[in-house]
Amino acid sequence: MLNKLAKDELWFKSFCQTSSLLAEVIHTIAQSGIKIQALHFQETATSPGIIFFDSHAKKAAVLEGILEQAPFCEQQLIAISLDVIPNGFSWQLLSAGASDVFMWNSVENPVQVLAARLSYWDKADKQLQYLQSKLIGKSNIWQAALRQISDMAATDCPILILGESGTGKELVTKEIHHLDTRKDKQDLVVVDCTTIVPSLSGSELFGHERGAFTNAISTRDGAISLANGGTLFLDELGDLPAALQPELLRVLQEGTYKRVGSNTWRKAHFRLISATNRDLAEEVKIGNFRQDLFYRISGWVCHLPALRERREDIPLLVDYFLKKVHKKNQPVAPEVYQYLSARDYPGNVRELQQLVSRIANKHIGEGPFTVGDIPEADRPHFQNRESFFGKEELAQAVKRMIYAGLSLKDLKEIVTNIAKEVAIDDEHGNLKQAAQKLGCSERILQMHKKTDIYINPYLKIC
Ligand SMILES: Nc1ncnc2c1ncn2[C@@H]1O[C@H](COP(=O)(O)OP(=O)(O)OP(=O)(O)O)[C@@H](O)[C@H]1O
Repeated sequence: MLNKLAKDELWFKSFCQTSSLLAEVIHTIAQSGIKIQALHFQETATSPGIIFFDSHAKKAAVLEGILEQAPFCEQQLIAISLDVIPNGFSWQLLSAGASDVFMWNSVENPVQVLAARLSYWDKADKQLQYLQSKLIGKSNIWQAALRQISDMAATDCPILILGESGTGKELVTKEIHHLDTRKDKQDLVVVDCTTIVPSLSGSELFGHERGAFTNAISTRDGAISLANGGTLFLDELGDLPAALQPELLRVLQEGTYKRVGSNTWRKAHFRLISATNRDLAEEVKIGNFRQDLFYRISGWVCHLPALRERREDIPLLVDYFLKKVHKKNQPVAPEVYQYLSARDYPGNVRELQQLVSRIANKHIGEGPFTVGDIPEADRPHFQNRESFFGKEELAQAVKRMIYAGLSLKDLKEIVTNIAKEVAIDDEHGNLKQAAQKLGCSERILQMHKKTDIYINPYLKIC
């Protein structure tokens, strides 16, 4: 993001031919104290803005205007139509990057609508900055997840977090609980559903009375009671025993439950966050998970990407974890970053974190972290080059390109171009060093132009 959002400052770009109405609208906005300035031709936005259009505007031009500016104002661009919006056009505007679309005359107090969005974005921006300092990553896919996390934290809807093991589901939950602004907010209570023993009839969740089962020597509160007024995090919810699913549903619907061995209904209100690395929709289909419970827990569904989907974040995570262990900012040799960015992490961020700890523990003295700090067992095994390159991942990418209609020649060209771009990027534009890295002549890199891959959008890419 370029500039920080200035709450009461907006730019606008117009695609209107009926300028009298536009002038009136801008005047009304300005009267409410919001500064609004025209964005000139080829200028790039640095704060939130509005795109105005009317029925005379060419749809393609409006979309282009949004596409041009959206990357610079993140989610803070609103499209306002001065006439009726053509059927389906709102969706196109959203997918081009607008954060909202409305017709000026269709809302009762359009300036208030606008001001409410501006102040929400301002708050969301601050939250995003906070989240960025705790949930490390700058990739687009991670930033999109952070924006969703910030939005989710602002509501009290039940949240379902999906993601492979080690992608940060529990960490995200802690941050959502931290951002929760409920008055007198109570604790976050974590339950790992894989540890729930079916023979205890859900005592871990509901608590039990003395003598409810063998070893129940005293009355005990369960997680639901402890989470009252706070947040209940049900980790690995896909593993919740089938017999307890209706009881959990009841707590969520009615807010009431009974301790095991008791006939008294008790009340509990909490925010629910669940997580699983299973395909819960599939579990519903095959009858392992109740559909009604699934709908109840999934007010918001948030997918956390696997580390392989955001490899560009690995150097940042490495620095973050090294600093956590070493407390100092010691440099890291480029080969170490390169190796750590290329290898596979089935255990995702957790696995990277553990590997970085091993590197930090092996490190001697004050100098940079070098390849010698990588423990032997973690070094690349060049006899098995395919596994080092992540053969599965590569095969999937190639498969998608073949299905998208690319020929062998196209594939070679794409891989060659990516290799050139990676080497040039890694060497910060130094073509001589990049050429040395790739074992080719500098001239080949001089002739290289950034290429866009054209993939027929009508072909299904799975
Ligand atoms: N984006 C991140 N930034 C910093 N640390 C992270 C990030 N993602 C994960 N971690 C760290 O990685 C470790 C694993 O994260 P976490 O326990 O939240 O994953 P999980 O998805 O809940 O795993 P599991 O499904 O196995 O329970 C933790 O130590 C966490 O602090």
